[in-house]
Amino acid sequence: MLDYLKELNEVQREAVVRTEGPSLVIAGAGSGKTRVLTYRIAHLLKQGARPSNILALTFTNKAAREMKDRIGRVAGENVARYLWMGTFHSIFSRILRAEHETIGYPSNFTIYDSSDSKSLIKTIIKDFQLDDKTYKPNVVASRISMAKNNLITPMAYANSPEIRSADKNMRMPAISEIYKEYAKRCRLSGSMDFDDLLLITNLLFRDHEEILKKYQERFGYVLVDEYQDTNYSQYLIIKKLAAKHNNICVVGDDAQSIYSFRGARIENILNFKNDYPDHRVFKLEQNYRSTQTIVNAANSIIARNKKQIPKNVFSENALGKPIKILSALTDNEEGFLVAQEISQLQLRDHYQFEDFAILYRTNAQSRIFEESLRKRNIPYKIYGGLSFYQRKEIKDLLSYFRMTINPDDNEALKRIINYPARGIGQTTVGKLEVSAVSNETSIWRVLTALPEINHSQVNKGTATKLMGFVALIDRFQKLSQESDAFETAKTIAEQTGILKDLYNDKSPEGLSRHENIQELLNGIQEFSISAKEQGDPDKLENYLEDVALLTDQDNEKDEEKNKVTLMTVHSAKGLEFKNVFIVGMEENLFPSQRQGEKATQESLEEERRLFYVALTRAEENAWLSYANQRYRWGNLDFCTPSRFLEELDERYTEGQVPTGVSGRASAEQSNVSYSSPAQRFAQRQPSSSFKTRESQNILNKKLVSLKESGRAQDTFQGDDPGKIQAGMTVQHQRFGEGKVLKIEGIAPDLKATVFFRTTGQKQLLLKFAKLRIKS
Ligand SMILES: Nc1ncnc2c1ncn2[C@@H]1O[C@H](COP(=O)(O)OP(=O)(O)OP(=O)(O)O)[C@@H](O)[C@H]1O
Ligand SMILES: [Mg+2]
Repeated sequence: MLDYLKELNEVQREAVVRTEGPSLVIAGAGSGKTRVLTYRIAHLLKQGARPSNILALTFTNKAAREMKDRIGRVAGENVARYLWMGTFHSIFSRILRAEHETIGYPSNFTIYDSSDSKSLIKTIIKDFQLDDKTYKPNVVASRISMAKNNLITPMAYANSPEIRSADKNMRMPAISEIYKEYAKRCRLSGSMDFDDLLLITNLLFRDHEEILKKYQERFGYVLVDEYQDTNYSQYLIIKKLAAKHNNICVVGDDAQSIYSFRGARIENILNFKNDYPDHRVFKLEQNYRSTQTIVNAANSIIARNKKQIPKNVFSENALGKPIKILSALTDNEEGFLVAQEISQLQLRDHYQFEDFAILYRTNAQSRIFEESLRKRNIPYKIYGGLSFYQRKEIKDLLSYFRMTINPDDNEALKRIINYPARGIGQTTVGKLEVSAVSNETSIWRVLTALPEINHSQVNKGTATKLMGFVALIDRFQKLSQESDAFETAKTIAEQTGILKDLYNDKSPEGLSRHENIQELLNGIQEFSISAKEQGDPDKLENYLEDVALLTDQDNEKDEEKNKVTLMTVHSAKGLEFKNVFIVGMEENLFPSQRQGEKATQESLEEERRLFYVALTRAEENAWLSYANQRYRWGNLDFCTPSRFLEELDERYTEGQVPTGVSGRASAEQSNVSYSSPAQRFAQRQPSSSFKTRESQNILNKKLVSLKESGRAQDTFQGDDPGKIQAGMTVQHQRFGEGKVLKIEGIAPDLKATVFFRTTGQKQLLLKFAKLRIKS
């Protein structure tokens, strides 16, 4: 048997070697689905398939990179690099660039991120003189996104009575018009949003058979990871591409479908059987990731969902330790407890920091953990949230890059036309935009036409400033043709004055912004070097493409090793860590409930799947924590522990499992069946009733304030100095746990030499250090 096939169990091996025909691998978490995909590709290559004939779609860029590395080790790096492997968005953006003439876009189209989309929607709402309190840009954006993911074009949208009446019921009858205008302005800006990358690919394949045929021919093998989270648009692309050779292999787990809010449909898995009658199903049952305790606990949770494909999952790993429940009085204490557990475990069992992950339901929860980890000098990294590339200074510089690549990009232009300040006011920009809209062109084209037309709208002084800006961008464009990404980026940072502007700002924020820009430039330098080494294109546009297509799970600083990972449960999909903390286990947080929205059976089951995903990330140990009080939206909330804590079979837990979690029956009432995309789309509207559990809260409040007065003192009083002796283990508020090596001096000025795991040896004055004796 070939060596690499020995690293698989029997069913996995069968799924790997059966390369021809449609295959569905459907299996629980940690059972080796991703491993099967990876080995299957390696096997194909070993059997002589050409890498450029293999299309493999992953959920994140990071996953694609890791798979490529693994395949490279089996089949050779030089082969692996020619695979079509990446996220849906990155693969289809590549195809759209190649076919740009057919779709009527420039090949250098830029990609709008969600904040660009929202800003454009805001502009349109304003231009239409609609009220942005009624037309909330977020809601409008999500309606448009859902429409695109269900392949509903602006015209189809306008023609659907079902959708129009749903909009009317939401008091936003003009969404249809906004959508149309939005699509038009994106096109005039030579820009696509994320959903366009899929929608326009679909339209391309629908309307141009010869192009579809070309790609059908090319992709002899199509493979998809995390198939349960594909949306309709992705589903259809895959189906079309695989139609010729029929060699399609999808792997997924219906119990881990967690992206329905982005239009993902479990039905895609269920329909596979109808779409490919001659398919084979492979069921993997052994979980290789987690202890038996974790696997069994996760099974006990997911069994409560009504809608699921039955499957077995078992582990033959060690039994493992029970899942520890941490109860905290406040969210701050929750942070403290988690950090404490990490530093204790890390010291006791010699874990690395990278062996720990803290998973939360919402990004806003990260702050508390950042603080508590910082206090103990525990290094950490955060995924998603307000990521590096969303910071103002970074987006500003990136906007210059975008303008350099595609000057029609209106959102980029509006951001930087007067940054750094060059005396071009809002009014001028407003006039230019009006002129662009009425002439159905981009702002850039209005600008470049200025000298030729006798423009009465801007005075001579302003016109000179505008021409200065045009000349600047022109210069960058020329530079970007001749130089590599780093050279171009560095010159842009210098010549725009951004570097100087931030350098002159000596405030701590200014300093940190300056450092961020330096960091971005370092990253671009690395990009340029590694592109050259590998013989890949190294221009600014190539760098920009990589950045624009990052997902929440692709940490910008992947080189960061040995740090605790902080991320949302959504981002953790597919990953694994030795130790996992799932925090904020409270009603309305996890399961989450959007304010003003009624919980349905469907939404609750999705939350439960999300909890299943979270728990199954853990290999050895898992903790579940909750707080009794938490600040949310600026208010102090009294929280009820999550129903999921009670649902866990207590054979697998340790610690105080709260009982009597109330007020949940209402959520489990209706049995919702699968509906058509259009019906579901039409139904997506917030409902109005939302009741707080006021009486429960008042009771909680009393209990908590009673408990709090006792417990708060417990935390750090530092009344132990007199008793501390050499050899003792002590706890320090910032440095965590340490061993006392020596005590010197005379009371009250006793000095201790302590060795801390986190920071090494320190000398501390006991009267100030507030050390607590641990043992
Ligand atoms: N046959 C095997 N022998 C040893 N280890 C295995 C085997 N199959 C899978 N593993 C290991 O088990 C872990 C889980 O595998 P993998 O990530 O492929 O599972 P998955 O089904 O894709 O999980 P998820 O549902 O979370 O995406 C990995 O560390 C993998 O290397
Ligand atoms: Mg996987």
